[in-house]
Amino acid sequence: MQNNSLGKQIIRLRQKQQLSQAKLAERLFVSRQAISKWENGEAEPDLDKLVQLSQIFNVDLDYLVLNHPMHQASILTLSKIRKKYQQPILRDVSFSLHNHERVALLGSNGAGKTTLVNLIAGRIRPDSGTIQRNYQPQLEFSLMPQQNVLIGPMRVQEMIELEVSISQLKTVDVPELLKRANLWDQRNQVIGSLSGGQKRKLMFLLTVIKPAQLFIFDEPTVGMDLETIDRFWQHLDQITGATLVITHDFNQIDHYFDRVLLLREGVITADERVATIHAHNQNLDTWYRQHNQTPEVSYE
Ligand SMILES: Nc1ncnc2c1ncn2[C@@H]1O[C@H](COP(=O)(O)OP(=O)(O)OP(=O)(O)O)[C@@H](O)[C@H]1O
Repeated sequence: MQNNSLGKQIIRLRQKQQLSQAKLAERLFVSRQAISKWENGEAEPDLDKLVQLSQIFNVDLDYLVLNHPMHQASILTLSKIRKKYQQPILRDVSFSLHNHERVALLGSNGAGKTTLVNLIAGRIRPDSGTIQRNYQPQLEFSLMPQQNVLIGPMRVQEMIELEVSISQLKTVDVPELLKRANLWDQRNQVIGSLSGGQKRKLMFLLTVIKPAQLFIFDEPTVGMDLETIDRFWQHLDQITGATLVITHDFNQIDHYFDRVLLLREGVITADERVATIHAHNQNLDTWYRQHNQTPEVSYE
């Protein structure tokens, strides 16, 4: 199952294009059962079908088969970032994010993940180093911070309508949005009286309400119940922008991310593709425990 990275890739790309198994089968002149077997890892497509799949999904063959990054432009590049408070937090952080990439940023409590996010968001400045943003920070960047940014005395629906009007989103159906987010019953409730999980749901909704090139989520699922967590990951799966997520939700992250970064002692000590981790019969939980405890583990 963990090795079935091609199957998972087919599922993800098929769902991204909103193609059913039957529709994809029709386009490839194969049976729906064949698609199902490829996706479950019980069989593999022939080379000509792989080529056709890469054409249908509009991705490089390398990306389809090996989950290798496409030759994408980087959307964000951090070079030699340093940040110190009473003591050094980030000592030398460098990495790039690419278009449409889904990256998990992992690290222990206090490792500096939120500090890094605040630097990317422009809320604080690095002591040295550069951040190159290849998107318009005001228009094409969306952050779900660890601490909710909500207006307590406002009602839920009013807050969403405010965001819709600030972002000039003309085609948003607010009632429909509230229903989908499971916040319809709370629409007239004052935000200050919502539960922690409901506030997090609202915060998530406000973060994804407008399209962006880069989304960052800082511990998005904290306080959510299991059903809401499932919905959260499903919803996130439909986002097309690049996403960087700080999370400790190890039950879900194997299915969602392309790449994982580990922040430890002020530097990125591991930067790995999830498919490579799975190819070594590991899941992200075991990979993280291993790499966050013993510094000398590598696949070389
Ligand atoms: N404004 C600040 N002033 C002083 N110290 C700070 C400030 N912001 C963060 N720190 C310190 O920097 C370190 C990293 O904090 P940060 O919130 O970035 O960690 P984190 O990896 O996000 O942790 P967690 O997983 O617990 O959220 C901590 O020791 C924290 O106390």
